[in-house]
Amino acid sequence: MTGTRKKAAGTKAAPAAPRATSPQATRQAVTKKRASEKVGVAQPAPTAATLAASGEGTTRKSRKRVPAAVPGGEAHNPFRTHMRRSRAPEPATLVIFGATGDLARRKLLPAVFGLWQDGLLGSAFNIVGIGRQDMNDEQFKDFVIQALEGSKETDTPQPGNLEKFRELLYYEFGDFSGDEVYALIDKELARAQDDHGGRKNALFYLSTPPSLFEPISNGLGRLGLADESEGWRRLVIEKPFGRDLDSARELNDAIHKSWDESQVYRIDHYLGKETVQNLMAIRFGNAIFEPLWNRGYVDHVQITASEDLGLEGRAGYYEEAGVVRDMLQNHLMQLFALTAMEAPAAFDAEAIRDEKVKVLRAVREIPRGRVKSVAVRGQYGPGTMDGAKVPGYRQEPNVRPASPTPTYVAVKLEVDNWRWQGVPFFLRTGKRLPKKVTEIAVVFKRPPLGIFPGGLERNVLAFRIQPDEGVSLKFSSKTPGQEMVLREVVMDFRYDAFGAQLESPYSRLLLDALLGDATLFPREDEVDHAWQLVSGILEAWEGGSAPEFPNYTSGTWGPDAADELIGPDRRWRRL
Ligand SMILES: NC(=O)C1=CN([C@@H]2O[C@H](COP(=O)(O)OP(=O)(O)OC[C@H]3O[C@@H](n4cnc5c(N)ncnc54)[C@H](OP(=O)(O)O)[C@@H]3O)[C@@H](O)[C@H]2O)C=CC1
Ligand SMILES: O=C1O[C@H](COP(=O)(O)O)[C@@H](O)[C@H](O)[C@H]1O
Repeated sequence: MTGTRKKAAGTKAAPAAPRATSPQATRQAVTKKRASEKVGVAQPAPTAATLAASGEGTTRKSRKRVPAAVPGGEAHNPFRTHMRRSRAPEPATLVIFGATGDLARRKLLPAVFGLWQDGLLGSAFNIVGIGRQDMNDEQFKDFVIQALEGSKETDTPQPGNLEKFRELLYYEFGDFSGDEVYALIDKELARAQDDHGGRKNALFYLSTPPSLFEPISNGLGRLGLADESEGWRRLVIEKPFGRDLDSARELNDAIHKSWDESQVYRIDHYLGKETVQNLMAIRFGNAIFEPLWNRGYVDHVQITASEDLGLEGRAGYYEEAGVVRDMLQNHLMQLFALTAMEAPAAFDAEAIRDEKVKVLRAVREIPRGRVKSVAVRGQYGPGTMDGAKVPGYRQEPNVRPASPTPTYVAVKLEVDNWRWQGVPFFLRTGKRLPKKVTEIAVVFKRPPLGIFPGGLERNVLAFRIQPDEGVSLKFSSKTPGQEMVLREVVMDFRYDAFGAQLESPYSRLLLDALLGDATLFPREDEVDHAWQLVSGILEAWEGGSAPEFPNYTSGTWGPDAADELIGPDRRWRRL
């Protein structure tokens, strides 16, 4: 609620500091950090100690170990100082709509706290939670502290830091379709203005049900809060962005009535994952991969995002969405685009997003009539996982008894351009598969001639997005002995060689949005093309006959039809 408030510690008046470097320059500096390799037994992995001594490979979480990491205080690690200077955003207010929700509690608030505690949020920063519940500031502060204490994503607080963070928090509530709540937000920005060097910079984060995205965008626009004359204004929008092509276009049109595209940040948290960014680092920071990255050498590509979890009580959302909207249209399409795109001319938002759009446009369309030959759907039935019985999808709470909602999809994408002609990309994702693993595997062609006994295997370059983050190359080697017997071996680089915990994707993306760097946020036309690609699948599956579900047992790798989709000469990787 509005009223008299203590001035927040750590938000002392400070002039709006100009950014030391552009986001692009910052990113270039970050990507210049060299990766270490752990290659078989020939080359020992650098230890955390050697990496730290060389100043390489330090991430925000690893820097938690540096003593005296107090916001506003002097940092003791030179690398940390560099990171902080080059990435400090201007003073700003983060306004979170839906601040009492699950995402805010489990991910966003811990991410903001971690950034703040690491001194990465600049000289002045505060947070205004917006909700519909009647709470005052004190109650909201209690709520946030409890959320931080209850989330596994929260960095260990330095002594006294929870209390200091508490002082940055404020709360307003109201009806998102009226005007009053936006007027209160405007007051909050005005209240922070002095502390924020006279500026009223604001990042509006929409962490609400998607049905509220348009009313909130309109409300902010109506009250002039998208206007940048007194400070920058940015709108972060959670997923799903629309529920099909038409609704996504309508939402874009509605948002653009108040916001310029440059102010809009559509979140896809997969793009914030360290290892997804590493895909770009490896592709475009090394010379050895590019010559092989094409139809001359690559047989096919497999992109897998498997989850062992089931519905986790999200029937209300998932029954409406299904796996195509939940995972394929966004996360998997993004992984595909980053794998298949051409090298951008620069590591900046427009160059990267232009290339992603180009390759999405080159994917052969999947009209309704083609769906049967290029896509497979599935729904999990009851089964056993880790020795425990688990229910089928239709037995999950609040799921319709004969629900046709798919929880598994596999799709074959064909790219009609010079680089990828004839190289299929197989994408699959599903719930209640044997384990949680996300991987991009580039499977190379077999050698043209076999001169050794036994079959010839395909080499595989695999980007392990999560868990056990890293990159591996599988190839054949002679086994010791008199005979020329070959066996597959693996060269393995693992991120844990850096000795650092990986930062949450939400930390990365929040900081980028505060810095005005949209490189890792899908642009309007990307989202549009991704919807175009899945539209035929949705039409075929939602308009056609009822599927024969369930068609895979929990704890298995999906329906048999998926093996037929990739076969007969290829097999899904058993991960
Ligand atoms: N949770 C997750 O892991 C993920 C979520 N997302 C996306 O993030 C967004 C938020 O999800 P999540 O936090 O799970 O959702 P929740 O339902 O847990 O929270 C939604 C928030 O919006 C508020 N809210 C709901 N309806 C209204 C209304 N009519 N008027 C005003 N406020 C309202 C809720 O208030 P109240 O507390 O009073 O109910 C709550 O603060 C969604 O777009 C979701 O798709 C994306 C990826 C992962
Ligand atoms: O967006 C979503 O992603 C999660 C999977 O994310 P991950 O980072 O854990 O791989 C998925 O479980 C959820 O259904 C979906 O909404």
